[in-house]
Amino acid sequence: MKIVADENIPLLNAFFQSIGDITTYPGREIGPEQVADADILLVRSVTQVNQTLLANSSVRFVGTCTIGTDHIDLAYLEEQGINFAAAPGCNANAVVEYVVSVLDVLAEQQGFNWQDKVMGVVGKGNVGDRLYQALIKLGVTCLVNDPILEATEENESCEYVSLDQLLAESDIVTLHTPLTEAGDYPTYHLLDAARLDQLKPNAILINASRGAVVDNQALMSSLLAGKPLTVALDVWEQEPEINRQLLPLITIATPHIAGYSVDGKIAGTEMVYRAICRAFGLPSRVRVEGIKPLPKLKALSFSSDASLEEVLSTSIRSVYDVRQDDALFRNSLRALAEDASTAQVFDSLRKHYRSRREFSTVKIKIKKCSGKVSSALKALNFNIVTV
Ligand SMILES: NC(=O)c1ccc[n+]([C@@H]2O[C@H](COP(=O)([O-])OP(=O)(O)OC[C@H]3O[C@@H](n4cnc5c(N)ncnc54)[C@H](O)[C@@H]3O)[C@@H](O)[C@H]2O)c1
Ligand SMILES: O=C(O)[C@H](O)[C@H](O)COP(=O)(O)O
Repeated sequence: MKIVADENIPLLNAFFQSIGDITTYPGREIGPEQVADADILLVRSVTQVNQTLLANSSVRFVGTCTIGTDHIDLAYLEEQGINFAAAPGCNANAVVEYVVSVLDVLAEQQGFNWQDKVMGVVGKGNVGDRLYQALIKLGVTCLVNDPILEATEENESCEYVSLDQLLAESDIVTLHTPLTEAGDYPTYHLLDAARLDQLKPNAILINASRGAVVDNQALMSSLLAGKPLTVALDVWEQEPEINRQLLPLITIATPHIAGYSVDGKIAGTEMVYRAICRAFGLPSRVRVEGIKPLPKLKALSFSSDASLEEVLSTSIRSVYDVRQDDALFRNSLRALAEDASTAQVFDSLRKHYRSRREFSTVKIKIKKCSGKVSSALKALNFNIVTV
């Protein structure tokens, strides 16, 4: 079989070489010519998969090693009988950790305790639900908006509120919806000028979903008009070409790397590999363990005199500190001429992203610490050892 794949999919050979011959391309350069005689197409989020790409191809299976599927014309694939698999939830932990790091950093910068704030979670799917569960365990007051789940869940897993109520009452609003333009609850420009106006003064807005869930032009106008808002954007409209004028108004700016843990990326490859094996009736023998030694993190240890805040903040930062990504992004863009395209920098930072691990991969030794400390660490998925 012939496999055409985005070169940024990790462990391509280890997983797929027994299935077929692999040819790789930069994701944005995969076009009709590249896929013409392919059986399997493996992409990440930057390749638009639709009729234009596939009409004259022999592709029978499309796999995206990502959570998001807004780059795929799912209706077209179904109509053509082309098999499809995504990787739901593969990097959800990493996004939760990005949000937690944003909270930790802003709390220090602005002098508040994020656990005392009211959090508004919009979209309670793989990412939103994991975030919600962690926050609830930490005792944080959460408002959740997800009209689709609210209408379909037999036993509601939380008390849902309208988006209007959530925006009016939350100190921190974090977006975790897919990008959709149709249906009863489309999310394209879900936060438009009017909705941005509904945010509380001094609210914090975090977007790690898809750029166009927030109207970036309206956000810029609102910030320029002096609306007191703190904004963390991981995703931008028109990526990789971002609005350079918006950047200085954003407190934490990153190039769509919230989900970029090495664990999450590999999980994405593995999920698609298993789906292909199922679809083609092949044995799925490859296991992540044993393929690649992942970078190990040193164990941390805390004793009874460490406060809850100190333990949490040190633990979070030792694994992931979003300021590193923010600084790299801003510095790389600063080196560009004012009117130069941001595409190359944006894509290059993502392509050469470091091997970031997840909270669960660090061992935290705690000695005579309070039950509160250990439950808070557990809520965030840290691996605790009591000594
Ligand atoms: N920044 C990153 O690196 C990164 C990484 C992973 C995922 N993502 C993005 O994060 C988003 C969430 O991912 P997920 O895995 O949780 O998706 P998911 O499909 O599991 O969950 C999305 C949830 O949003 C809800 N929803 C849909 N429309 C809504 C609306 N109008 N209002 C409120 N809720 C609505 C759905 O009912 C669902 O429960 C997606 O856009 C995904 O592409 C970004
Ligand atoms: O949808 C996802 O899984 C995430 O947004 C993911 O981080 C996208 O990464 P990319 O495919 O652009 O490398």
